[in-house]
Amino acid sequence: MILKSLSLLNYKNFESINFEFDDKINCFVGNNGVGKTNVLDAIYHLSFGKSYFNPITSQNIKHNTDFFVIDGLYTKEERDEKVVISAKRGQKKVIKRNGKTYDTFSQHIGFLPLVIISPADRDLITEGSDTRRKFIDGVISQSDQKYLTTLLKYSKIVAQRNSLLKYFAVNNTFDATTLEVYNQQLNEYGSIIHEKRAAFLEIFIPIFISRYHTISSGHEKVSLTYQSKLSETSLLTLLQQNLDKDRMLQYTSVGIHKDDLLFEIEGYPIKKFGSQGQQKSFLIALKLAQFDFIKRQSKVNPLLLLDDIFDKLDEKRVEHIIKLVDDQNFGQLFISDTHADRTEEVVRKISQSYKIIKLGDHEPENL
Ligand SMILES: Nc1ncnc2c1ncn2[C@@H]1O[C@H](COP(=O)(O)OP(=O)(O)OP(=O)(O)O)[C@@H](O)[C@H]1O
Repeated sequence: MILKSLSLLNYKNFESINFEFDDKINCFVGNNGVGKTNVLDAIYHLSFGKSYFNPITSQNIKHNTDFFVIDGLYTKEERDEKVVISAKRGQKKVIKRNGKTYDTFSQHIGFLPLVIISPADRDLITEGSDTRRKFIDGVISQSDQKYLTTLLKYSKIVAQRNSLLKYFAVNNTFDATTLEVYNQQLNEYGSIIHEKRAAFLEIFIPIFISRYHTISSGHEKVSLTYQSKLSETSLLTLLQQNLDKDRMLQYTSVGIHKDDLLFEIEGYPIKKFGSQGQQKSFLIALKLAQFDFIKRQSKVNPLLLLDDIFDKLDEKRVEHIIKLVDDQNFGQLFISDTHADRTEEVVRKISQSYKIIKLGDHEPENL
């Protein structure tokens, strides 16, 4: 799968800009704040229907304008595919594929597989468990539509059950029969999601460990563990056991919406005991494992976006990462960096075919 061209209208700092891409490697270079990350984000937007960096649609529209349009032309399995996303202030965002509007965004997820590696990934280590669940959900959803639809159904029932618990508390009442209907549904959907998460991690964890091993030259031991109460007890039992607590809290305190991933280095949490370079290596290994997993499942080479990844890594690690990307027989690569020379030196090692696109105050310049 190749992204051949991209046009942006009023997207973040760009008024109107067009790009033609190389089939292998494209590097966006330029000073801080020229919009390198914004171009990568526009490409991300075309795959996921939203920004990776700022999920509030109206804030992705250029200041003092009313709408944005992102227009991408792809070739996938030898067919041209045109994907257009547009958003107008105060209106629902629209995604069209070859002129036809999608009924729901979830139908589009997975059609244009993509992996992004960015400094913003550090949230996976520093933030709460919902960030790590979103990561797992994002990876599985790209190759499993049923997972995403089951997850949406599950989330809806959790919200309904929470409203019911609130209603019980406010009105000083209780209705075991209605609650039981929700419990049964949560149990059904929750078990499917738990099974799929566990199956995914069984494949994913060894790939991740091997990627980290390569990046760190095998000197450091890391682990990734799935933490879910459903691994020992069925959700139905857990819901019954926690009924009093849930009634008191007025929300559902157990279920797959509480699952987490434990990240460790040498047996200690990486958040507290990993250096900045080790944390960055950990995140890159996670994302490269994601790339590998999606490629295996979908049989398509995902687009790989590398946003400012050379920062804070020593030369050896950068070399190992580039070698990993090379060995994995990647598809199309998009890189952003402030240093044109450094980028060119690195990409020349991977491919003879590449394009350096210099962003600045004017039209992009091909170096
Ligand atoms: N909605 C918007 N309207 C106008 N400008 C915006 C909007 N959202 C973001 N920007 C601008 O985009 C610029 C940031 O672009 P981006 O993050 O892509 O820069 P960059 O080239 O990757 O920089 P760095 O090298 O510092 O990472 C900022 O100047 C910011 O003000």
